[in-house]
Amino acid sequence: MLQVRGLCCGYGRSQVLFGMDLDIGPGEIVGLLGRNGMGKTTLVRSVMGLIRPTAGEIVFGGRPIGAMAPHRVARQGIALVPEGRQVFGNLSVLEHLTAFRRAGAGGAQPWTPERLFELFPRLAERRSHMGGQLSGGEQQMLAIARALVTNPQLLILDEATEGLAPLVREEVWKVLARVRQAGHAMLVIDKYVQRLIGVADRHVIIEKGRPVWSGTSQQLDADRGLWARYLGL
Ligand SMILES: Nc1ncnc2c1ncn2[C@@H]1O[C@H](COP(=O)(O)OP(=O)(O)OP(=O)(O)O)[C@@H](O)[C@H]1O
Repeated sequence: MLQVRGLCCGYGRSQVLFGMDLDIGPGEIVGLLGRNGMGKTTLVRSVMGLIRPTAGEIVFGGRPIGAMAPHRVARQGIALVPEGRQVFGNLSVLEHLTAFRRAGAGGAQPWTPERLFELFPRLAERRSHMGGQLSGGEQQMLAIARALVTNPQLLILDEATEGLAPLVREEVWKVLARVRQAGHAMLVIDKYVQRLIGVADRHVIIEKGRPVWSGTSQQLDADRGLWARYLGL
């Protein structure tokens, strides 16, 4: 469904990705791993149309999206839960969900604000609260709900558990397991390798803007040498 081939991009004269490849099939969950600064967020930004690639291609559902504006990429069926959540301080929880609601491609049971309130009971309780009044964990749940209400085919999560208390982090992993059952493809960037192994089918490790390893959760779990070599764990 998503094919990234030979992708090069960066910021001004500083190149970050040097021929990145990535494939995600329908309903597949892929973990993207690598040390800080290796280019994970940059890859996500280029897929979302927020940075222009200088070479290579990005194809989603058979369509080249590498030159599309971010709103058009979103309309193709890709939703991002960005690093740092980026919820709107002056919109209520319900307003976030109604403003971003989109029908999606059909097929699967659509995510509606009401269905999302079942998935996130805490958000249901706070539906009239402004984004700025929520705790970090609640904002993270809202960022995930806001992405799901667009009914994407591919959901990308960039460090969704970062900076959260352990119990809240566990809630996020539980939500991802539920979302997985709903059949969305996902690209998940996260530092908690063991938990990522529990959710993802396959993993790609990136180093200095290139893929250096890819394999199944079982393979990653069994090879702690990889963790040490590429993840510093
Ligand atoms: N807006 C920017 N302008 C210039 N350089 C940037 C910008 N954003 C990121 N970089 C640089 O690009 C490189 C890759 O950053 P990126 O955020 O993609 O890494 P990452 O793998 O997601 O790591 P992290 O876990 O730290 O977010 C880093 O050297 C970073 O300093």
